Amino acid sequence: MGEVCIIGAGSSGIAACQVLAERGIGFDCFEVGSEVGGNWRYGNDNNMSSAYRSLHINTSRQLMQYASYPMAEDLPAYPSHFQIARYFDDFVDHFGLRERITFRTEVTAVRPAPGGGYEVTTRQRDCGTEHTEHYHSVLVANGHHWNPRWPDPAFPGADTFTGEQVHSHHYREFQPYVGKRVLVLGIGNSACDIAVETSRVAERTFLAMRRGAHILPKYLFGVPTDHLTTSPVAKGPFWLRRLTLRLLLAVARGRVTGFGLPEPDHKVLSAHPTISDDLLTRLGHGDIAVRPNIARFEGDTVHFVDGSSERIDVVVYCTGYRITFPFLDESVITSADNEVALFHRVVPPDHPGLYFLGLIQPLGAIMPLAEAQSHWIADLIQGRVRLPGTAAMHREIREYRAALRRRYVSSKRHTIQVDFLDYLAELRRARAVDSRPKPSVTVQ
Ligand SMILES: Cc1cc2nc3c(=O)[nH]c(=O)nc-3n(C[C@H](O)[C@H](O)[C@H](O)COP(=O)(O)OP(=O)(O)OC[C@H]3O[C@@H](n4cnc5c(N)ncnc54)[C@H](O)[C@@H]3O)c2cc1C
Repeated sequence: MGEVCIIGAGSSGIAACQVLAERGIGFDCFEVGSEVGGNWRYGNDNNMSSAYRSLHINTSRQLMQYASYPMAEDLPAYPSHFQIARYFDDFVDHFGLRERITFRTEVTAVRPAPGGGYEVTTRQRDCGTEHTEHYHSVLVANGHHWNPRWPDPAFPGADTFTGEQVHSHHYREFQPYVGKRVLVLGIGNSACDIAVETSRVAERTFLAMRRGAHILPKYLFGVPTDHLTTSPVAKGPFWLRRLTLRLLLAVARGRVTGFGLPEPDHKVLSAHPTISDDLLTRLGHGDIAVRPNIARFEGDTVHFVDGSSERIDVVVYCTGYRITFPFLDESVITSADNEVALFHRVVPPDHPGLYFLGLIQPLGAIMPLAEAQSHWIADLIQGRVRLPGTAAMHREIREYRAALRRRYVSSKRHTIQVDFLDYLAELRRARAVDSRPKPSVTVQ
């Protein structure tokens, strides 16, 4: 029986490879594409990357880098996807991991084995050879930004709209949008980037959203803004944290809310602002026109919920992604409503030996969190710490979900949200707590 199977060599999977290798834990890592880097490999031949040509990280490199392998000092604060993919190449080469990854090999099925562990079936892309192997543990790192989420149900009239409808997953370059009337739907990071880019070449760009949003500039006082939003100051005493965030948001106020839209989609100030200088500038200059949500389509026209309408050539749906595990049966794990029941966002309570990596949406970057998750998983595999009972794990999941509901409006976007520093601290605590049952002492 193999020790551990890692599914995917994106930034989460390679973080796990590095940690397990360092701990001397045997593993096989399968990657359906030909290279590492997953979403950050533009034009990845896994056909799963959502990267567009102009994509840069929106979390600063200082926040995104692995603790075990800092990014080069001469990289810009917000590197491009080309630079990030090169960083991942350097990472696997530095730690000698490349030859330990089996490329062009898809994991097609993971089934709990009768005597414990999991049967993992793989298929080699070139020759179609299938192989099944038994593993003690499986680490799922297949990413959650590749299966497009379309509005469900579709807007009335969408099926007869004469313009084009695309999802941001398929947006690559601005050329097809030159001279067009473009409607971008959504206010996440992709929506901001795509609206900014098309507004430079399109006849008009409209940005429609259900409710307002806080947009922060990338730099404040010469410092990458995410340092301020996740710095210990911003996580200090409540009054200091509130003051810091109020100051930050004051910089953007007025330009990001209003427009007749409902308030931003979170209930407290600290949650999920989007970072984009260009959007603020281009909104200010009137290059991008804000609209509320779509009400319906009619011919070549989009009607909005405030009664206004525009003739539109192409709608870009920046409506997010579905969490999907094609190789796992629904009876093992379900991601209905984009919710996955995971203790500390990693462990499904009822399936020992199965772990999920990077299945989080942080205010901050995923990579160092996936690295910290890998350390906790390695502790669990090596028996350095143990999990509490399943009832306690389910309770933690219920509490996490209740906290999300208190903080955000109900939305499929906020089902796996974490705060960068809080979550790092949570994982540190999980690693420190030994939940092993204490040996009972018998008094003679
Ligand atoms: C437009 C955009 C911008 C983003 N910007 C940021 C940012 O600035 N900062 C940030 O932290 N995050 C950002 N993200 C989130 C991004 O998803 C993560 O940074 C990162 O890609 C997560 O890495 P991952 O390894 O978990 O998933 P992925 O990068 O998606 O990697 C998953 C890997 O698993 C492989 N795989 C999948 N299924 C199988 C299978 N069955 N068998 C074998 N291999 C498989 C895939 O080929 C892929 O290589 C952004 C996402 C998008 C879409």
